[in-house]
Amino acid sequence: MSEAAYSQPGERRNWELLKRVWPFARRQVRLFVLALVMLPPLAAASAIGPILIQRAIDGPARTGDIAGLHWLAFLFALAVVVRLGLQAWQGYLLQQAGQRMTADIRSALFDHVTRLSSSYFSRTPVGKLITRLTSDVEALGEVFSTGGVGILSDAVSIVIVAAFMFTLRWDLALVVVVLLFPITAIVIWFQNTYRAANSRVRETLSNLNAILQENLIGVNVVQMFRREGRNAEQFDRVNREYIKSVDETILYDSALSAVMEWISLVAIAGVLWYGGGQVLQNAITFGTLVAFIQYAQRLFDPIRQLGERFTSIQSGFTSLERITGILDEPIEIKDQEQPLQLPADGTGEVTFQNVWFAYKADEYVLKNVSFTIKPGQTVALVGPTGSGKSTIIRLLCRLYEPTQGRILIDGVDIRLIAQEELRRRIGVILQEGFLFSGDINSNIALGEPFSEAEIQQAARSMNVDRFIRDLPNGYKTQVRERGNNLSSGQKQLLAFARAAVRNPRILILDEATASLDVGTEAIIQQDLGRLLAGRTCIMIAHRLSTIRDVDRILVLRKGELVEDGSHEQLLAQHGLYESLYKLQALAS
Ligand SMILES: Nc1ncnc2c1ncn2[C@@H]1O[C@H](COP(=O)(O)OP(=O)(O)OP(=O)(O)O)[C@@H](O)[C@H]1O
Repeated sequence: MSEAAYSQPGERRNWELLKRVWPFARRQVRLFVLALVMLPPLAAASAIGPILIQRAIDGPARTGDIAGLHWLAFLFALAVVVRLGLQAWQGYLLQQAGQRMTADIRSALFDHVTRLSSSYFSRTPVGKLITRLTSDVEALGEVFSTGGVGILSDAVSIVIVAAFMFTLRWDLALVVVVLLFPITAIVIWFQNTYRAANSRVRETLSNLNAILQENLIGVNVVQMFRREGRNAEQFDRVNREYIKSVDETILYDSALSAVMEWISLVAIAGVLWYGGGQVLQNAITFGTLVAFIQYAQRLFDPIRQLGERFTSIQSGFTSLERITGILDEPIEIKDQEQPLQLPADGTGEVTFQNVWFAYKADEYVLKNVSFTIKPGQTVALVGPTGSGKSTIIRLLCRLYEPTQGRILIDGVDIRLIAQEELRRRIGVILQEGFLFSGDINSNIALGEPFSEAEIQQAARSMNVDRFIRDLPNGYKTQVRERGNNLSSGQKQLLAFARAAVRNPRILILDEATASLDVGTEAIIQQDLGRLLAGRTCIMIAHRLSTIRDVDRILVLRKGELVEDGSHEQLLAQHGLYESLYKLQALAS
């Protein structure tokens, strides 16, 4: 779904959105029911106060009955204690339910986001996703913890207070209740304007976070190219847009509060004017007038709160639209209901059958590519930049699916195999070894239950063991943010150990030794020979001198497979490979 689609206020009907959160709310139903059960006693405890005051003024206070006055004062205090106690308990339960729901939604989002396809990530800035996972979920949490039940609680209070007022004096009650109609109209108007403004706030916040994230990750480039000033200007511009949109919501929010306050004062003035006249005519007692003024306040308190709550509910709905936008994003690459198993004694044969692929509709980057790599063969993919080498690898790992054609491993279409099994069969070593926070052990195991002995054995087989032991805490050394405390070569060596411990049948090396120095590369090349033995291997290398000895070289040009053969065979063909090779030889 596009960004523009997220920002359309109210485009999805609210109830449709609420339906999406229902499964999360259902898990907290016990807490919500408990909070709801408290509503009637809470509202009653709040509504009883003015009646007690009226009784005190018109009864014991006039007649001088001290005992009666004490008794009423005691009841009043009891009502206050019950009200505050229930309010605190209810608030706690609701916060708890809200926090749990928020946590569930955050986990569901995280789970969904990590399953989305590479194409989704290539069109969505990470900063925007982070905003959705953090502040959007947080805004939604506010709704659960205060908004939803709060509105119900306010509504119950309004009904109970109104009922008390009507039983006391219907004509005075009418003066106050009539004002509820313009209030409703005003709230509805503000609701729509606020929602639109809030949608702009969330959108600009996403942009702000996207810029922030990009600048922090690319801080080295920012500093090396002295872009600090220019990037700060760009950030400042979006920051101002953000503040401007926030200002707008604050304006609506304050205007709504002010209008509510004003109407409640008008209501009290109305009661004073009409009720005062009634007192002078002895139609009602002084106590009743005091009780009414109190009721008018108590009626408008929840109404005012309703205005505040709707603000939070509106931002909740905006966030919910954005969150469901992600949850509705289809998981493009899914396993079959009953995935096929690859043969246990699978040899690692890889076949591309008439594969066509386009990242964008009709812009084919692979055109009718067909080849079979025999088990145990080492094949290099060669071709000018942008010719489609990495795309072949992404398709084989099923990060994308071919637009047409099939990819087979040991004769089975990879679409029919569970992704987990596919990834177990294929080991990938990329140019940039990505490290997670944790120690060296966990970065090699990546969550799989390998023993320390297995990990060390794999590291030894790749000659990485010595370098790891030289680290301050050996295998237990903590890796800082994305491996900042390791050089790119060291990170790459860990990636080799990662692949070795998994013992995959098919190994993919995408410019895997490019970041190593010549000495380390020479050592690794020897170990690589051992790692490759008995496995099918596909490698991409720009330095053609490093692939001279591979079994077979596939040459790509603009997405087409144009040459196929050994180094010698291809040189003899005097084609693209030969010219690339000669160019490189000349340069070196
Ligand atoms: N995520 C993407 N979205 C759209 N187009 C893409 C994407 N990734 C790659 N391309 C395009 O697909 C074509 C093939 O890219 P690919 O990365 O496979 O080339 P390559 O041969 O591996 O290049 P290099 O040697 O520079 O790594 C290029 O024209 C590239 O612009």
